[in-house]
Amino acid sequence: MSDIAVKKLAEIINAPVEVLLKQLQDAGIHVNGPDAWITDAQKLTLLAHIRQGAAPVSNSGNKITIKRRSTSEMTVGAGGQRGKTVSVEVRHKKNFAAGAKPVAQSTEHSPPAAGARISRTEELARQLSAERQARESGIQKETKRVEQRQEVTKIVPEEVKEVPQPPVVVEPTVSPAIEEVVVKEAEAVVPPSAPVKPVVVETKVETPPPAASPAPVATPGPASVPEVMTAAVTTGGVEPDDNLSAKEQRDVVVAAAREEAASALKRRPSKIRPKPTLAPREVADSSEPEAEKPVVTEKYTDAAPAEKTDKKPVKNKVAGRGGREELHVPAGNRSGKKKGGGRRDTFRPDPRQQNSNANAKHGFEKPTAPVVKEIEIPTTIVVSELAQKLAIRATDIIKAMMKMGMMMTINQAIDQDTAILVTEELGHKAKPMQEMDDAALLAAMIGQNVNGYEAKPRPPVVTIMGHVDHGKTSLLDYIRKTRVAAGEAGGITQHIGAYHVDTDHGTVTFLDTPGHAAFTKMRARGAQVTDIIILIVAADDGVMPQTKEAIKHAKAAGVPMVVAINKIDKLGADPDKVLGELSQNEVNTEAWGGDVPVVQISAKTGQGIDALLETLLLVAEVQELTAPVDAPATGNVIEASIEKGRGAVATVLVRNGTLRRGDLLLCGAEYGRVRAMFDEAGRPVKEAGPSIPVAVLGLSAAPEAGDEVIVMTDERKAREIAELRREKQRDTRFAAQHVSKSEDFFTQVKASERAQVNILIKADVQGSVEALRNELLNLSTDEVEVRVVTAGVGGISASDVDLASASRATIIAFNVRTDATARKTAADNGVNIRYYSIIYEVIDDIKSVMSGLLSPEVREVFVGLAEVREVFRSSELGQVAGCLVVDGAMRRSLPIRVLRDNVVIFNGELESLRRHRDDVKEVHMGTECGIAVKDYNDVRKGDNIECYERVEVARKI
Ligand SMILES: Nc1nc2c(ncn2[C@@H]2O[C@H](COP(=O)(O)OP(=O)(O)OP(=O)(O)O)[C@@H](O)[C@H]2O)c(=O)[nH]1
Repeated sequence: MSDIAVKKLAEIINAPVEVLLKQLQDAGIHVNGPDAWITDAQKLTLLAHIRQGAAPVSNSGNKITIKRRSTSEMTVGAGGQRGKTVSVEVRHKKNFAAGAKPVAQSTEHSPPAAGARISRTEELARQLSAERQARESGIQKETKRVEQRQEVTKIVPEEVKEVPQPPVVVEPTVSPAIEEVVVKEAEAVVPPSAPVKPVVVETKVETPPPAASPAPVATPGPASVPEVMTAAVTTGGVEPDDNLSAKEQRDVVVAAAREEAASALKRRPSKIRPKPTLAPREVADSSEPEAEKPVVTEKYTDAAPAEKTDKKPVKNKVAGRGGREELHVPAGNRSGKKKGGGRRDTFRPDPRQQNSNANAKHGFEKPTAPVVKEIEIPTTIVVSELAQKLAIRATDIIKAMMKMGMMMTINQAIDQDTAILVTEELGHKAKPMQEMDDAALLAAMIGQNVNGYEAKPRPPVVTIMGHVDHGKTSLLDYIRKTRVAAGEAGGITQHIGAYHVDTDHGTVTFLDTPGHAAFTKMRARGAQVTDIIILIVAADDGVMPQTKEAIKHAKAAGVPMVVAINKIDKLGADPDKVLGELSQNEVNTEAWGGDVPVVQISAKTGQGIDALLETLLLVAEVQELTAPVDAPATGNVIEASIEKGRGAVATVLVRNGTLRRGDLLLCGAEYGRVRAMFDEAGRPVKEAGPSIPVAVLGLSAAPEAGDEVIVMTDERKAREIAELRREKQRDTRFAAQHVSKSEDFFTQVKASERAQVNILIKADVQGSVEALRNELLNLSTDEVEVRVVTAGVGGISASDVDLASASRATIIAFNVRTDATARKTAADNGVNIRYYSIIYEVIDDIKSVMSGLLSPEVREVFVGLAEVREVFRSSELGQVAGCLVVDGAMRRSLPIRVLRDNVVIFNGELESLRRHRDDVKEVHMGTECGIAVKDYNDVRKGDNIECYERVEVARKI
């Protein structure tokens, strides 16, 4: 040390010179002024003086601040949760008036003096002790609350919890009497800018005021909330920023906590799931819009509601059990019904809320009137499907069908007609479904086939129609110059034949249709493909039933007619009469002023045939018949059969385009490539143009007469369509069988007594098969039923015989024969095979078979009548009537009736017939006799006794 000027010393210690001078003076060092020098010894004296109790020199000169800071650690935790170590830093400041007593103690203590320093120090110690107690109490409270919050914030994942926690700074509110003054030395010890400043979450702690608390003094300082003690709780990953305000820092912490909580929810959904029972309460209790509430570690506070309201945007508070506030997930994730676990990203309304809404008004209204449904019905439909369409129970449909005499089950298919009937019976409306099926597809394809090709004139297709034996075949025969009629079995055409005839006047194609009623169906088909109809009427016979039918067909088809009055060569020919009858049947002939041409011909002599052909071509000309020639062919099947060695043979009438060998044909449900073609004379041909009939070989099976024919290019498509059609046919057949079987059930009682004639039909062509089947089925009566087991084209095979044997059927072989094996099988099994060439004979034979099965008719034949004249009593016979035979004879063996006033009062038999005490067998008219009636004792005078006989009479069908 060395001497130094007072001024310089004041500069060094940063104190006013005047103060230093005064201190020196107090220390007993006398100096002359600021420029005076003081020695090192004087300096020591001054220091000793200061150490003895004098306050250090301060700028204010009247205040002393004691500041202390202590840091401690405590572990908090609740329940089974792992404890958490929290650093607690306590900062303590105490202000004293320098050189004077503290404000609070001013009344108790004397002004500061060197002698009073000890008592002042003791006072300070007491104050510090009280404040420590208050502080510790505050810390305890705070610890408790942290524990409570730990419970509430259980959903915060452990990872979050385990993040090192910054110290919790508990800054107790000091007594207002103590004023904080920061001295330079203290600031040097506790710099304001600590390297890591804890982020503070405000928590209000009510600090009890010290007992000796003096009058409050406004507390200055940076805390914006004066009475709030701050406790810092930091979350991992959040770096405090000194530049942020406390509120901003709080927001950062809140946001971080929310993110952590949300990610924790995703990671551990089962653990963070709120208790389901809380959900309704949450919804009910919360007045805040939950959808906007983010995840946040909630702040436990006793602050006023107004403060809560201010913090809404960052809080999601819902009262939990015991009024505790709980951590919440956003409304979208917080349905309160997370029984299935997992997270839910979308909002699901509380079902109870939905229910409550739904309960406001239920959706069902009782219909005021019966609902009439309008449905479309396909070709076949299963009962259950129909019920579904009508929205009724299947049992209702079954019941309705039972009432209609059909018994069905839920899984059975019914045909379209039946389904429509049932639907209408049930009060609904039904119409056949317009199916966009193969037909529509084909129609479109046919259109494509024809379009774009040049149409050229084509020959007319002529159908000859008329009554039986009116000369159709003879006419065709004459035109073709061949004797077809002579070769025909029984003189009746059995199937449709198509013939293409070149005449001097041009080419004409004839369809020869049979005249028998059994072929109506085929004739109708013929009318559909024909351009002109020749209505042939025998001049000697006139208009007959089939003539009328032909007229109907022609009119229905809209096909022009040409009337040919045949057999004009015959003696009884009366063409005028025929014209009159035609007029009556709405055929307005030219001869009678109409537009229908009439030609009188003789198929026998050829008279008028040329005129007929001329007329036909004239009519065709008027019609301007054209067709594309180069297009792929379309047409119709006229007839089809299966021939030995040739397979399926179909007579096809080409209507458009040209049919060639090798073409892929689709005929109804059959398809195949044209292997070979033949004309009507059996000559092979390579192609056939419009209106030309050809016999086609190569189909998979015999199609149905009338089937549409189309040439296809895609074999796969042809096969698909064919299969589709077959399926449809099967369904229809199956449905029809079910209905008929069900009908059988209801007539079973009758049917048990009803005889059956089982028949298996085999014929040469499909047309004959159909005709036979229809005719024979129509023979069925109430007592004898004709059942066609099966019907088909071709010869009789062993399998046919087996089937007939199994079903106890008679085989009708129409224009077909039996092979050797089948013959042997038939002989072995006793199967009856009958061969026919004429349909009438088949029908007659079956009728006689049916008649044989009929039980004979029992008729009552009158034998005699006796009049009762007297009534006697006999000990031996009881009552005996004395009678006179007035008519016929009375015979003892025959039954009798007792009549009174012509009313039968007893039916029985005779016990005895006597004549003069003798038993006789018979008593004739005009003879008296005694009659005892068996088991009857009430015969009176005036009654009549009639004797009759029961006779069995064989019946015929
Ligand atoms: N006199 C005479 N007889 C005829 C004439 N046309 C046909 N007949 C005879 O009448 C009979 C029946 O002739 P069809 O040609 O078989 O008669 P259809 O109409 O073909 O008979 P179905 O094939 O049974 O429908 C035959 O015996 C013919 O000889 C004719 O113009 N004059």
